[in-house]
Amino acid sequence: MNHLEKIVNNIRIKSPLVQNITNYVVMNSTANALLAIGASPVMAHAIEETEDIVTISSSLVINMGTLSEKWVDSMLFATKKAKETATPFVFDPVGVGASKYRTATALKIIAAAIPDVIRGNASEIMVLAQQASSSKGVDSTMLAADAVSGAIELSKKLNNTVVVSGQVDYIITGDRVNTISNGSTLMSKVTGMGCSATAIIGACIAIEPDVHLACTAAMAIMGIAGDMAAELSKGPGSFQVHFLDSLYLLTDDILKDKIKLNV
Ligand SMILES: Nc1ncnc2c1ncn2[C@@H]1O[C@H](COP(=O)(O)OP(=O)(O)O)[C@@H](O)[C@H]1O
Ligand SMILES: Cc1ncsc1CCOP(=O)(O)O
Ligand SMILES: [Mg+2]
Repeated sequence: MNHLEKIVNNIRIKSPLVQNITNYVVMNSTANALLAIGASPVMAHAIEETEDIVTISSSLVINMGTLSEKWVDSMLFATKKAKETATPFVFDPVGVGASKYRTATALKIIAAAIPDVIRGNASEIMVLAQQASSSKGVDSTMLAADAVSGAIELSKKLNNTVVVSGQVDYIITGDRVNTISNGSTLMSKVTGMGCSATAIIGACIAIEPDVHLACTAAMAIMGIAGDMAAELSKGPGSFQVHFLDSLYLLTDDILKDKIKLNV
């Protein structure tokens, strides 16, 4: 069994606790995605419990989809505690560039504690890489390929892993670039697919110390579950149900057979 398949198995065996400070839109769907793949989600954003929850968690997901100042305080406190306890964390800069507040907050979060992983769509990563100054909202207007050179620079500057999602997903750690070409266009017609990708990265970095490999596994899991679900779906509604089932039914053998990976 190769390393990517082992990551899938280990999530099921270890069921890592993944703390999420995430947005109102996707709390339910990302918790369900984590459960379906075998991880154990907890959505906890009160600053009063942040230290306790970070301490018992195996990874932390910070998602700025529906921001307000109290939540930002919790995010900053959580990432500080994550650094102190060597808990890996992934940051989803949802909609960065859509408002001055979002951009300022994303930069504040990254400056306070460098995330082990940043996962965004092409528009979001281009704003963080200073290759664009604004974005339309939470959906990308660019192709992932357009964001690759900026993502490489960003990853080198931060010494971390940057994942650009889209029709093709790019997993970038400095000059190391893996691509995953699984997935379906239906994934862009359901809210929270990017947030689910970020949450599943959370599950993978919780059990795999090679962050580049962990992110590759996570994007393969997302893409293959998307392929499986699309085959059974009539549209976005049934896709959501089949997607959760596909995450649940995904095995190491399915991953090995279906993965479209370029290293
Ligand atoms: N056209 C597409 N074809 C295949 N997979 C896609 C497509 N669009 C999005 N995805 C997948 O959907 C997930 C969310 O990606 P994306 O839409 O870029 O994020 P966001 O929802 O944050 O904008 C990723 O797993 C990505 O691979
Ligand atoms: C629609 C929306 N608005 C604020 S957060 C959010 C969810 C975005 O989720 P995703 O980026 O995964 O589609
Ligand atoms: Mg998103």
